[in-house]
Amino acid sequence: AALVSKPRNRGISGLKASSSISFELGSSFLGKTGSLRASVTTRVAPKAKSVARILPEASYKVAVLGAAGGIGQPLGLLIKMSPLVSELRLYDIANVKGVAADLSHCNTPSQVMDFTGPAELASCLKGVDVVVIPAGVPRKPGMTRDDLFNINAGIVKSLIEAVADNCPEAFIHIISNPVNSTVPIAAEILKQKGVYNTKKLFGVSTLDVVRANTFVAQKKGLKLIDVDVPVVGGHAGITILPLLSKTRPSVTFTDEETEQLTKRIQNAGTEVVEAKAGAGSATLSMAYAAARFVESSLRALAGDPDVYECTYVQSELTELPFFASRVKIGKNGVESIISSDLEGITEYEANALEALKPELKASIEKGIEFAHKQQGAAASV
Ligand SMILES: NC(=O)C1=CN([C@@H]2O[C@H](COP(=O)(O)OP(=O)(O)OC[C@H]3O[C@@H](n4cnc5c(N)ncnc54)[C@H](O)[C@@H]3O)[C@@H](O)[C@H]2O)C=CC1
Ligand SMILES: O=C([O-])CC(=O)C(=O)O
Repeated sequence: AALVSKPRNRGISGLKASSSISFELGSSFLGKTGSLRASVTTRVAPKAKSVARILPEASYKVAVLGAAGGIGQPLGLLIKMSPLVSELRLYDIANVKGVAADLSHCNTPSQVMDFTGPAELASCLKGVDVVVIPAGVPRKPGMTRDDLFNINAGIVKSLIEAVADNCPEAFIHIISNPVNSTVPIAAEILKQKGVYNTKKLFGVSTLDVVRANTFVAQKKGLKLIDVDVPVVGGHAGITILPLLSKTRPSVTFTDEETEQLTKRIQNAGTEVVEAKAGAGSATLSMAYAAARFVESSLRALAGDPDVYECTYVQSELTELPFFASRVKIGKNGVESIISSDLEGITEYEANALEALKPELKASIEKGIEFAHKQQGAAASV
């Protein structure tokens, strides 16, 4: 367990003994990042000598594609704060130089590099450990995530082609919507390139868990840091299924509470889209959630044996080829998919699970069909 708690408890405050910054990455800063253990909340003042022996060096390279956007900028900042990162590579089609110059002045260990436009994409990706993709257009009020398909499918396709060519071994985190379709698109492109590793392609559904934890803690008066609600299925409307009966610590809900919380979690993205009234969708909470998922991935790469996150991955948990659930993440990506969350669920959850399948299946098929059509079109040129 040496590696489990130390990086979380050190966080940014451990970077420099004299630093007055007191917040931390890991358990108390980014929430309890997917640990199955009951409590990881002890705040340990960094003891320079003993910590230095145990901690992994800041040695991971992380690329953010879409880094000048609403999510990309705060996400870059949060990743810049990670003590595990040596290089932060920022890529966008425009405006990334300023973001990189700005972030590069933070006195944290990672070096910030900027890359603009397709001609610089390969250099951005060579040798990276984790690629995070928030590139694409966000929703406006009245739109569904699927309404973004026509633009974002092509963006994800072209970025994944570059990932396949330049860093096929990297963990790939897909944020661009509609995630239910963009992840299957990415899988098909990686297959076409002969480099698909099912264990390293992740749809980022962490925000659903972050929201579920927040809303449940508020409703039940629980300490936020302790609450962990698995959210399964997909990342759009009714395909987002919080398993409230599996909340830790164990807590009971009335039927009315279950209905109200489930709807709020499913509708939370739209809640933000409407509040922003045309200025985009969730960016700050999304950056927070994505940073948590990056941090979990880096801890897994560093050998932490206790990393669990909900994520949308290729899965055999149900008859659908992709499904979000809790997974154990290790050095090589997904180590196992946790099936116990779907065992002994309530009738409400079982019905909701059946109800989400047709929509999720259609979104997956739409993504696969898009990738096949593109391949067909390329072959006929
Ligand atoms: N998975 C999730 O839980 C969530 C997903 N999203 C999705 O994330 C995506 C991004 O959202 P925002 O950052 O708010 O949008 P934004 O419009 O603020 O930023 C998107 C960035 O992507 C860049 N971009 C566009 N085409 C690109 C390309 N080919 N290569 C590299 N960069 C490119 C743009 O220049 C822009 O800087 C949207 O699709 C949104 O729906 C948003 C919130 C939550
Ligand atoms: O709602 C949106 O369009 C963005 C998103 O995926 C979320 O906030 O969950």
